[in-house]
Amino acid sequence: MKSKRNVYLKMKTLKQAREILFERFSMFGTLSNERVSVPDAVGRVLAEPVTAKISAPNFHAAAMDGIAVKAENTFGASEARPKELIVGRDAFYINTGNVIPENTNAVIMIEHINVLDENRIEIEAPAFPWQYIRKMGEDIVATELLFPQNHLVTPYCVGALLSGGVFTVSVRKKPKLLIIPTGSELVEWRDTKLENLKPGQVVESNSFVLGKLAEACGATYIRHEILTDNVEKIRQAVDDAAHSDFDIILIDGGSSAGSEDYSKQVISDLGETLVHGVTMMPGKPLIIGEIKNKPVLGIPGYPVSAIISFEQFVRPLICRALGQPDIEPQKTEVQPIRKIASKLGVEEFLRVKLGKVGDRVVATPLPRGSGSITSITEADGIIRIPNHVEGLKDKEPVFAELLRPLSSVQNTIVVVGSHDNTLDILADELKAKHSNLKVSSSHVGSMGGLMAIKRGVCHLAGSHLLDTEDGSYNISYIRRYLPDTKVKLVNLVFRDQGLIVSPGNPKNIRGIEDLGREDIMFINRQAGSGTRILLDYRLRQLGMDSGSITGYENEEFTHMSVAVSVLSGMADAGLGIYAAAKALHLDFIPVVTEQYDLVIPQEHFDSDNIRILLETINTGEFKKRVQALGGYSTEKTGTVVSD
Ligand SMILES: Nc1nc2c(c(=O)[nH]1)N[C@H]1C(S)=C(S)[C@@H](COP(=O)(O)OP(=O)(O)OC[C@H]3O[C@@H](n4cnc5c(N)ncnc54)[C@H](O)[C@@H]3O)O[C@H]1N2
Ligand code: MOO
Repeated sequence: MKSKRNVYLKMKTLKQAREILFERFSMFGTLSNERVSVPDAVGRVLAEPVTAKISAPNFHAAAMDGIAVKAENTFGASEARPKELIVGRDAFYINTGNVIPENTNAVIMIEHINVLDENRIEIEAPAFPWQYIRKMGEDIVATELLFPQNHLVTPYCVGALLSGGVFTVSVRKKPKLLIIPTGSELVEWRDTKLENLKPGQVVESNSFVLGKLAEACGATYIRHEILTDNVEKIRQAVDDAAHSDFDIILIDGGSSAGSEDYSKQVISDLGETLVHGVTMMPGKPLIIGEIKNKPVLGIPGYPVSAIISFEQFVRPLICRALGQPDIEPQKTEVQPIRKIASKLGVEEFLRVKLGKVGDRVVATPLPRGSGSITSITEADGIIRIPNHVEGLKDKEPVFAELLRPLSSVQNTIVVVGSHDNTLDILADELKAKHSNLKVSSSHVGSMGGLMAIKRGVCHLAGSHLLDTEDGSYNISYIRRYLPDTKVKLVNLVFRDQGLIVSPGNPKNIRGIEDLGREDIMFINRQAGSGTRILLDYRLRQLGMDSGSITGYENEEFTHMSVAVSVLSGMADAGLGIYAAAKALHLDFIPVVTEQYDLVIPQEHFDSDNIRILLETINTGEFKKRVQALGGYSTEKTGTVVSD
């Protein structure tokens, strides 16, 4: 039986929804405790205050290798009048950490004594009382408080606890989560043979992401097997979980308004739905419910929605249960590279790449779709655009929450411009030899790259802009669009551009001239991209009208997405690089060999990071890997084409 379509209850703001959740489940103190050994307590939270059972040191101990003496016996010793001491009577050989012999109260370092013979030594300076002795209780005094309750045990703490004679501690039990992935399209990665994966099937990943996030903040999780969109089965699983020892139940997927979205129905049937729908994006359809006094959350199925929902709702709940403060992300001021519109009335979590260009940190937005997991794996930070704001202005700094340390952001080479697969190889080669360096590239087409240089928001741009007058690349565009910016042009590669067609070229496409055929659906690149300029140039050369090409107005932003359009059958042909065709086992009809250069502003050219990048481009390893892609020539790679 299909469910009635869910209609969201009145949507709550993120703030309201969090308040509802935390008020209803003030779980603090309700978790039971368990006793664990001290080494096993690392990462756990103390349930009780811990006091030292013994002092440390537990006796007066020598702090240096040497001789133990009674300080008073050494007074008056000097270089001019050294003092002689009898071993075994006035002086006792001792090593660091040994118990101080009775009737001694100072240690003289071995290098400060003259050995006269087996029984006699000489000193040339007096010792003061308690010199080089670690007194009993100097570090820890028995009965003193080592750590209060709710203290998070770190590896350092293990040292203090064991030294203080504490070998086991009582810690808060880890909150136990059950994560139930739901969706008839989902398949288990363990049982999946990639060659058998059918269209419509999706490898289940969210439960592991959520589980690992839960573990990282001190909880433990059990993963339920995947449930198909069967309301009875989901209800049964949630009911069973509510009656067992789970502290928090997450139903993943099926949270929104589809005909097979059952999370809300199940929660309402078994308990109470407190919130359905939060004015945030990603994560809008989130459900907060209560069954048998337990929090049950309907987590939206899109991967980024699931992550943001976890971080905004589940993690704080776990932290509260453990008596820990919420994890507050570090923030830094950033400048968006362009205007970014956002929907009024929704708090958006915009994922951004960050890099320090000049004296500011620039933020490049990543794809905004909640289904794009790479929009969060690639992100260095998140800009939160509040409900009442319609978007970001390009010149106005805003704060970004950091997902990586600021030091990594500062060591990021920001590349904006045309897309080429060799940039990935460059990023990998750089990282292999310089682990602190990162390349962040955004693909906005060659013209977009030049504009980014003009606005000073990148370190370099990849460009392949053909001058249709004289056949040169990039130089005339730089003169025209960057008249006031001094740049260097360094060749990255020469590459084959051509028509990407289905395997076996079933439509027998021979070249650009065939694109006007009625039976051919074309997929174009966006205006301003070098590939688009190349196409328009060839069309003019051939006297063809772009209006005669079916699909001319359909645009993609990268070579790979053009290739994907052909692979999926949405298009019969698209202009792109050989490497993209090869990667997807498609056929390729060469059209032209073109020059792909790096445009580097002079102000960055001499920086250490760019120097390392240029050295990397010139290595044999880089060139070999580029050649292995096919369709590339590295003859001029790394040479300065124009100053
Ligand atoms: N008519 C409407 N449609 C949708 C709305 C809406 O308000 N009205 N909301 C959209 C938003 S926003 C989101 S977010 C999604 C979330 O919906 P569900 O929670 O019902 O998620 P599903 O439809 O089950 O899945 C969405 C998507 O994610 C994939 N998925 C699901 N679970 C997993 C998993 N465990 N591992 C990996 N991937 C998973 C699933 O295959 C789908 O592709 O709804 C919009 N629709
Ligand atoms: O909330 Mo959904 O997560 O916007 O895509």
